[in-house]
Parts: sequence; C-alpha cells; structure tokens
Amino acid sequence: MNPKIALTIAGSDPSGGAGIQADLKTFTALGVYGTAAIAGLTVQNTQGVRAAAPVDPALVRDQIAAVLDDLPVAATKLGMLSNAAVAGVVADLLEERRADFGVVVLDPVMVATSGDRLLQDEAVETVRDRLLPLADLITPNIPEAAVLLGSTPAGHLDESTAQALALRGLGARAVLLKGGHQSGEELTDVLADAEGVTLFTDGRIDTRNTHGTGCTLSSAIAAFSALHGDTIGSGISREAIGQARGYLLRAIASGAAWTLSRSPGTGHGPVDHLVGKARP
Ligand SMILES: Nc1ncnc2c1ncn2[C@@H]1O[C@H](COP(=O)(O)OP(=O)(O)OP(=O)(O)O)[C@@H](O)[C@H]1O
Ligand SMILES: Cc1ncc(COP(=O)(O)O)c(N)n1
Repeated sequence: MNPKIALTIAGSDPSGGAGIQADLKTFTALGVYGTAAIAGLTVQNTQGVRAAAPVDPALVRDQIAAVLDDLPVAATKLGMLSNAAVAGVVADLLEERRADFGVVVLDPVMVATSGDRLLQDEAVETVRDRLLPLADLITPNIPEAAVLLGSTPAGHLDESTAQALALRGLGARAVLLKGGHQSGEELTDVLADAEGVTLFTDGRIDTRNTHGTGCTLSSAIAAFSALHGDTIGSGISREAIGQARGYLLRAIASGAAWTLSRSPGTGHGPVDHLVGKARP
C-alpha cells in the first residue's frame, strides 16, 4: 500500500529532541512518510537554546511549494515559524492552496522549555489572525494560549476550559489546550471542538525528559490523522488525538526509564520516539 504523507513546517533542533527532527522521527515511528520544510534554525541542546535564526521567507515558501507540487500531502504540522515574515509566507501559501496541505495542525510554538523565545512578538498577530482560522486544530500550551488571547496564563482547569473556548471564539476550528505546564500529580489537556469540550487526563510521569513533548504530540496528531484519512471539511478525528496522546505518553514513559548514563543529553532530555521498536 502506498504510504500516507505528512509535512512538517518547523524549526530545526540539532540535538534531535524537538522541532523538525522530532517530527520526522514521530512520522517514521508511526508509519507515515515524512517531508519537512525548515522555517528556522536553532542552536540548542537539552540544556537550552544558544541561538535562533529565521530561514529566508522566500526559501521557506519555495521548500513548501516544492513538496506540495510533487507529493500528495495528507496532513501538515506547523511548528516554530520564527518571525512575521516567515509566518506570513506560510499563511499566503495556505490561503492560495489550502487543499494541498491536507488537514493542518498548528502548534503555535513561542517559547522553549528552557524559557528561550522561538517566535518574535511581532509574529503573534500573524499566527492568531491568519494561521489560526486556517488550521483544523491548534495545540497551544498554557502560556501560548494566554499570549494568543492577551490574557494571563490559566491557573486551573476551569480557566483552561474557558480559554480553549475563547480560542474557538477567535476562529479556531478545534483547540487542544495542553496541560503540561500545570502543577500537581495529574495533567489535563482540554479539547474544545464543534462537539463541545472533552478532557484528557493522565497522571504526570516523573521525568526530566520532556524536551519536545509538544512537537511530538502535534506531529503524532498529524500522522494519525493522515492514517485515518481525515479530511479538511470534517476536521481531525478524536480518535487521532487520543491515539497521538497514547503514543506520546508511551514515549515519555520509555524516556523516563532511561538510566542517566544512557539518556541523550545532560539537561531536559527527549522522549523515546522509537518506543516499541526493536533495538539492540
Ligand atoms: N511529565 C509529563 N507526564 C505526562 N504527560 C506530560 C508530561 N509533560 C507533558 N505532558 C504532556 O505532553 C504534552 C505537551 O505538553 P506541554 O503543555 O508541556 O506542551 P509544550 O509546552 O508545547 O511542550 P514542549 O515541552 O515541547 O514545549 C501534553 O499532552 C501534556 O499533557
Ligand atoms: C526548533 C524547536 N521547535 C520547538 C521547540 C519547543 O520544544 P521544547 O519546549 O520542548 O524545547 C524547540 N525547543 N525547538
């Protein structure tokens, strides 16, 4: 059977735990053919981000067009888009040829786990006003939802739910407000879509290895959505979201079980994208 094809438009993480590298590993682990347009470079490892630079917007546009002109993309994930010019060319292309992107998952990446900025402030408007309405699902974390709404970060579940609904009010078709930044033993991701609000709650896994969890989740949703054959009109199936969360939790749990000496990196290590795969 021919492979399902997914596209990621995101930033590069040379240490391999987040960004484009995490997305391609996730696509491959889930049996989807991965393609990638690089929207920005970072110099980072598990300890933090040392530098970040955008890719020339014309080159970003041409990379995306080269993929779309040649491969039938079933799902696209948008991650770190660096600045307003890069976000702008992505929005232009989405407006011009929306159907070619398949279903679109927008992860509005703004700040790394280490606290470093990955999106310039002036780009927030483009992400909110142009990309958000074109996506089938947006997956902000708690601080990103607050920035998009111009409010303060949600402190408890009622506020997260209200903010997920408010983001739908801004024109998002569906919102998965991630709960990784909550305190406590349980983490809840809030899904607000046309059917209402659904809560996904799981126990917090005790680990430092959470670098790239957001990237892995959004690319896994795109991958499962491609495998399900979700269409732009009907949006992303809840099944795809549930399966993607299941994959992420297994990957976090497997990475949490790594011994310190075998764990990749000395800081916030990655998740185990190859969970369940045969390895020596
Ligand atoms: N320690 C953990 N145990 C279980 N699930 C977790 C843990 N940390 C994060 N998650 C889950 O990982 C996903 C990403 O959550 P988070 O809110 O941290 O996003 P993010 O900040 O975009 O991620 P990233 O760390 O990649 O920037 C969510 O589904 C969240 O529930
Ligand atoms: C290129 C790139 N994209 C996204 C993230 C966010 O992931 P995290 O917050 O886990 O560092 C990142 N660090 N780098």
